[in-house]
Amino acid sequence: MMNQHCFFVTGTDTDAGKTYVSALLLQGYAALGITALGAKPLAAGAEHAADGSLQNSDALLLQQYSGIALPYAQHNPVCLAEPAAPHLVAAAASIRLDEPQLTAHLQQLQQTLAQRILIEGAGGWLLPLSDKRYLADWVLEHQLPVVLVVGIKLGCINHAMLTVRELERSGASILGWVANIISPEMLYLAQNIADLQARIKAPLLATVPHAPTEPHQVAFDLVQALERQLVVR
Ligand SMILES: Nc1ncnc2c1ncn2[C@@H]1O[C@H](COP(=O)(O)OP(=O)(O)OP(=O)(O)O)[C@@H](O)[C@H]1O
Ligand SMILES: C[C@H](N)[C@H](N)CCCCCC(=O)O
Ligand SMILES: [Mg+2]
Repeated sequence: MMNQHCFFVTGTDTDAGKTYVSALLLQGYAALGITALGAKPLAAGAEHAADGSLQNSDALLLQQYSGIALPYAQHNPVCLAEPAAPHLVAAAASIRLDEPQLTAHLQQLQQTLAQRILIEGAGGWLLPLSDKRYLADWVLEHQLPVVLVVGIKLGCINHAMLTVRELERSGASILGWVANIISPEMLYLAQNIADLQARIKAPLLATVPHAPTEPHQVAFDLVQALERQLVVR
């Protein structure tokens, strides 16, 4: 399909704000009139829906803000009940996290009319799938460019630089990073963000305030910045 772009949203850690920022991006795309689809291929932490199937709250949010209505399983094909490291939850249930299943799911999304496909990771960049494989390996194999959400809190400089170094070392394409303020009381908040901006070569797409008073404006600015990066590719 013409002009379809697919990208992966990773974070400096679990709870960095990948889903929060992804929801803003999907809202921004809706405002721009661009059909965008959000998915979380692998989720851990889920509740039973009315029909007895497991549903993860991140995936439900991505489904809610997607510009195309798809069945839940298209937004989240692999859903594990316990909110823990997915490979460990899978091992406890004697199941294997199946990369071909993730790939088949991605290919299905690419067959839709979505102009933008946002794939949210789980945890941070080096999220294990097995003893040998990480979700990052799958992302690299599929050459998905990456948006890094940095959860701005004390300790985030180390987390961000470790992640950026590994993204660069592995040859990932970094569209940009988002400063997501999860700890608004942090001392030297603005200086932390400026410091990261000086250290990270990839562009700062946007700073997302904590509980922004103007979420639509934040979403709009964020998506415009991301679009500027996507069109130069
Ligand atoms: N900018 C923000 N303002 C207010 N709340 C936020 C912000 N960013 C994140 N949060 C809240 O912090 C919590 C963690 O964020 P989120 O669920 O987006 O993290 P995540 O990186 O997607 O985590 P996971 O690894 O579980 O997918 C959520 O309750 C979310 O609503
Ligand atoms: C349950 C949680 N919210 C995430 N979905 C999974 C986080 C896994 C972290 C694994 C790790 O890096 O230690
Ligand atoms: Mg999430």
